[in-house]
Amino acid sequence: MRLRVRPPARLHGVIRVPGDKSLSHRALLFAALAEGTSTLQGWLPAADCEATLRCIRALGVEVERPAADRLIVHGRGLRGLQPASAPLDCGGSGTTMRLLMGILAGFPFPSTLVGNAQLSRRPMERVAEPLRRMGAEVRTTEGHAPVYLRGGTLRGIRYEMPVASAQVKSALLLAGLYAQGPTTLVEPAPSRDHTERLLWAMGATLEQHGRTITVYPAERLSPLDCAIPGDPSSAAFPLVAALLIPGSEIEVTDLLLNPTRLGLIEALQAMGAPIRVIPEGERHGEPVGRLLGASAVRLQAIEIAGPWVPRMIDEFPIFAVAATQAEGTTRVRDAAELRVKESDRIAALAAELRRMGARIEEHPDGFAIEGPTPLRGAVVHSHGDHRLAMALAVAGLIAQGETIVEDAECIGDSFPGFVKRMQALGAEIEMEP
Ligand SMILES: O=C(O)C1=C[C@@H](OP(=O)(O)O)[C@@H](O)[C@H](O)C1
Ligand SMILES: C=C(OP(=O)(O)O)C(=O)O
Repeated sequence: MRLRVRPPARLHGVIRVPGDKSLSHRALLFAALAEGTSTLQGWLPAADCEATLRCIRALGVEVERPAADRLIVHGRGLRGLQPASAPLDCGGSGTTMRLLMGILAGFPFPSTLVGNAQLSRRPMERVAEPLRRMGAEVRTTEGHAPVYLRGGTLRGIRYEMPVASAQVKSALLLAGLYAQGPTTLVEPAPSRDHTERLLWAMGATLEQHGRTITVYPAERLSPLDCAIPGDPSSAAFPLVAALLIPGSEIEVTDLLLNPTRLGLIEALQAMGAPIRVIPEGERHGEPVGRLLGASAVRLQAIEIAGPWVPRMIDEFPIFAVAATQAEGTTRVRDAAELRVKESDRIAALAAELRRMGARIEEHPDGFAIEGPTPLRGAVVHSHGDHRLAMALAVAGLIAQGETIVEDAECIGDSFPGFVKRMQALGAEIEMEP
């Protein structure tokens, strides 16, 4: 599938984006380990989360699905998973593979985790190595999937994490539930904290002091009855489009507003964007609310580095599009992690945005973009990366002439209904086979 994109007059309207991807993975995985029945509404029916659902069923968990975004999960308790009869297929989802590694480290049976070609290029030793220290048998394939794992009796460890990664942190916190004694992690910078909040809401014992988090062994988790708010990483695309298209004004309702996820919004506000965040309370320990965005008269370049990076880690493709329209040189540093996502997001962004006339320089750990630069329509490629495909579609909305985004089906990995929602706001985006 490819997208044909033309500049629209303006974007206008109110939308809700699909459920948060990080929360959808976690709510399902943790509900499977709870004692009793959990109900998940607003669950994200995207390819990445479908991979988690497939794996959880393969591990013996019964899940009813009265609607695409509604799951009833019959939890089997913390020790109740059964060995899968075939390798667990995590598709292209890093979150699925890494969080499952942490959970399966608590089980004495052998498991094999596999993924597609893209996921099989991504690093897995970052989870395997600390799990071995906890006492699990873990073998990777030269650092990658397939991963062969046999868990069992684990010991709590103290571990200084070399990278700020919520997936590594989550895997080790989950393994820590099965350990003898507490497990303490020290993060180099705060990453998204959904695992901590949700496990806490389900009755687990965790303590946090600054960048140090301790989890205690657990006997049971309580089931969940939750409505998952919209994904701020998906809202980022219509939001940036509205900023860049003159005369636009949009509202995104029922959105997750966890501060560890709002780095992009803070960056855009610092650049001069008229964005308003309207908190509306908490659900399951997570702040939720609305977002208002309108077109910006002028954006100023900024520098993003250090602890700011993990708080907007998935938003750099769309941030780069905004940066092409900002005055001055926008610089991103300390973001080498972008090279090990669905694509090498630094190299891919530079290659594709250049085709549209952007002035972007690639660095080992980030990039620099000079702006403002008028973009021109071009044929661009997603590199099989959903966030790149959507960022390029937004770039097409502000480019002169027509833009074709090739290989755009990957958008379904995180944001089913992206095109429909953008069209509802007035965007000229067509899907072609
Ligand atoms: O824990 C999560 O749900 C995620 C953590 C991040 O990955 P890392 O932990 O590898 O930074 C992020 O990029 C990914 O989209 C989702
Ligand atoms: C990196 C991402 O996801 P994952 O690591 O779960 O594949 C993403 O959604 O941008």
